[in-house]
Amino acid sequence: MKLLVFGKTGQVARELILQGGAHEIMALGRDQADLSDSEACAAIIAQSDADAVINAAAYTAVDKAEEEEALATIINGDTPGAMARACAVKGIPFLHVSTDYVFDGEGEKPWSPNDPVAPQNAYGRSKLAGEEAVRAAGGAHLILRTSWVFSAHGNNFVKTMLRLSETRDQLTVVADQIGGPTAARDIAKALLAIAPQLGARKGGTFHFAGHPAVSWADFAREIFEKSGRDTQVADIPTSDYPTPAKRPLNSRMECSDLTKDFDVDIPDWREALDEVLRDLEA
Ligand SMILES: NC(=O)C1=CN([C@@H]2O[C@H](COP(=O)(O)OP(=O)(O)OC[C@H]3O[C@@H](n4cnc5c(N)ncnc54)[C@H](OP(=O)(O)O)[C@@H]3O)[C@@H](O)[C@H]2O)C=CC1
Ligand SMILES: Cc1cn([C@H]2C[C@H](O)[C@@H](COP(=O)(O)OP(=O)(O)O[C@H]3O[C@@H](C)C(=O)[C@@H](O)[C@H]3O)O2)c(=O)[nH]c1=O
Repeated sequence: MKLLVFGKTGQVARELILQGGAHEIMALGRDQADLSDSEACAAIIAQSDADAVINAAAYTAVDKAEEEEALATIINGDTPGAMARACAVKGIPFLHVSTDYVFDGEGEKPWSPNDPVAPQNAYGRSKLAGEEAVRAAGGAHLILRTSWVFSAHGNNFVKTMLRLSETRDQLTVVADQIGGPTAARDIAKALLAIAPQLGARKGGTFHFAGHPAVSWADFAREIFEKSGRDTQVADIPTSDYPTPAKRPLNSRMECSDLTKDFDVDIPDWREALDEVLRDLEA
């Protein structure tokens, strides 16, 4: 397939480019497609000869979004809506990535795709606006909610932990936020496998997160153990790590629908972490 990808430098976008395989990937960076200009992004789709569009660009600075909610809402909400409408007009599928941060984080049960959403921060609200706009466009689409993305590129928790461990013997990390770390490479592979299957009767909102669910503190411990560092991790409650944006405590996601509908397996993040650490060492 000819796939038009919004995003070029992000974690998922880079992996889409690397994992493209038999697909032809046309990836657009901010210089070619600025998501703060919704109409310009829609026009690019209208003029393209792509078989499907993947939006892998987003405003992802969770704390900064608290001060820039209007801009985050254009990038994560309005523009994905305009892109999805342009795809619907052309009759091609639109694949969009969303987040666990659309949920309020209550309870301990894994969230199913149809569970009620109630984002607790500006980033989550902006991503929810995107989901609603994509659905309202009425075309064939996939909204893939994922969580805790990591890769050898860009900014993510794995790289932050490795960086902090260079100067610190001990770190305090929240132990009461639980979720599924997910490798950008696995998300890219899933999107590429799903794209050819989407159509009028197949698509919608799905969850895709690495298993097993863990706390950020346990994730940090695994990062240090696998990378052979003896940095100690002390568990702390969220209340001891104040941040501008409130994060959900329960980010567990039920992903079985994706396997059922698209035959995509749910990855074990520990295997993906081995791979990312190898990439970082290379
Ligand atoms: N990171 C995570 O932990 C999670 C991410 N997601 C979702 O997954 C998707 C991919 O995220 P991820 O790969 O981590 O993203 P990154 O944070 O790695 O990268 C964000 C990308 O979006 C681009 N971007 C931001 N603003 C604009 C703009 N105005 N115009 C054009 N491009 C822009 C950035 O470009 P530039 O380099 O020029 O700034 C960059 O390429 C997003 O939809 C995100 O919401 C979901 C759950 C977890
Ligand atoms: C650096 C650090 C963070 N933390 C905590 C803060 C926070 O609760 C948690 C994760 O921190 P981060 O800021 O890396 O994570 P954050 O940017 O909130 O990650 C989120 O990004 C967006 C884009 C998503 O969609 C989510 O799925 C999720 O991946 O770890 C510590 O407890 N100790 C530390 O030393």
